[in-house]
Amino acid sequence: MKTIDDLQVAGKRVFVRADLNVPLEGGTITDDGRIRAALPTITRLAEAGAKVIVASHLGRPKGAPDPTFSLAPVAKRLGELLDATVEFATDTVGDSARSTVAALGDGRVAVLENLRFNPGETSKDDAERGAFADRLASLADLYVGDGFGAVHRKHASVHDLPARLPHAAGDLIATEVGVLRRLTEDVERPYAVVLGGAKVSDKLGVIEHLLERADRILVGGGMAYTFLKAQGHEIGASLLQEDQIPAVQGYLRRAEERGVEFVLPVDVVAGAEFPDLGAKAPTNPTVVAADAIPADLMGLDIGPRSRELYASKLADAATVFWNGPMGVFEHPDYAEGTRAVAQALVDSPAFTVVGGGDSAAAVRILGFDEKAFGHISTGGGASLEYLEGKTLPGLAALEEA
Ligand SMILES: Nc1ncnc2c1ncn2[C@@H]1O[C@H](COP(=O)(O)OP(=O)(O)OP(=O)(O)O)[C@@H](O)[C@H]1O
Ligand SMILES: O=C(O)[C@H](O)COP(=O)(O)O
Repeated sequence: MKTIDDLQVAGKRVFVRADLNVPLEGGTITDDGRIRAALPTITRLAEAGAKVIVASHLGRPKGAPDPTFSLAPVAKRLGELLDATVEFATDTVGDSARSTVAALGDGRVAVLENLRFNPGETSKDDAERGAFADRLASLADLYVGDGFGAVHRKHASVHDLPARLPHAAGDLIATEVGVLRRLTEDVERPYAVVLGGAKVSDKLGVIEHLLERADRILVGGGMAYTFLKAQGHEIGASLLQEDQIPAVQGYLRRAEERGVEFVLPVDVVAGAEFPDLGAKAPTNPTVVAADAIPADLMGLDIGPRSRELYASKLADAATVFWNGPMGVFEHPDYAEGTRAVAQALVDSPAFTVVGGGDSAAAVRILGFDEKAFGHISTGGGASLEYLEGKTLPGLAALEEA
């Protein structure tokens, strides 16, 4: 894979595909980790005299402009972090983008509006994605792929655009791939993996692969309830991926055959409804046994006995990979499980990797020092798919000449 050092960027329009998909609450960025992670590449390009065009997705808008998902607050924050003026184009390939880029001086930075406001970005149709990539390509001379969190997406700006421009990997992608490689080759054992979060369907598949690699798999977050249900337990109104139950039963069987320890919650913190993450008004959380969640309650965090159990299973690990919060950490009533796992990683002498936009944000929002972890990855789904050994469209595209 080429790096920025292989490109002549001075005076050139360089399209940087970053992953600036940060958590927002009412238009306020609650964690700017992914913006800070993009700074080394942007700064290096600007200092080398490039006209830097930064593009990203934010959230999952439905292929049309939606002010809730505007990148405007991200552009503003990027300007503060760079301590420089950052231009903002109010569209991605339209008049605003074209005129913003045309007016951009050497060493200056512009941010385009959310790539996913255009249906071509995420289209499954090659021609539609290609047509959008053509329009993006007309804005730039060179392409730098640096959005590690999105490299598992076969999207126009990630997969099709690099084929249309001379390209290289940015510093973030180079760092992320270097660290994750350590988890795929000669892992120090015991190797424990902690999985949680809400993107259950994205993540269940990785377990198949992890059963061949890890010594212990600890499951929490929204994903845990599909496992509890697969074991025949009542899970009330908790998150459930019903169609995955047979697969999950298979994972549990295989784990037993292979001697991989599967750790599931023994108790959960449950609530009557999904909490209001805006007002964060107190709810009425109840601790219940994981095998008897009342029909009218949903599990929203792992309980106190599970926290102790998980910490004990992490204490003697030599390598830990953690993806996905243990509960709805954004609300104080359901944050303790995530805090306990983060603390267990901090206390452990193991090589610890935290992967995922939300997991990394959780660690910072809960007040942990990033330096207490071996590596905090900006990619959740991306790091999992990397560990699965899958071909990631965004990395494959950068590898091609
Ligand atoms: N029991 C639960 N029920 C519902 N949602 C949950 C539960 N536990 C955790 N979550 C939610 O999961 C979300 C994070 O999941 P996600 O899978 O997106 O994590 P990630 O891998 O760190 O991020 P990404 O894939 O975006 O990089 C949080 O917003 C949290 O509130
Ligand atoms: O948050 C993430 O995992 C990345 O930004 C990718 O977002 P997506 O899951 O909406 O494609």
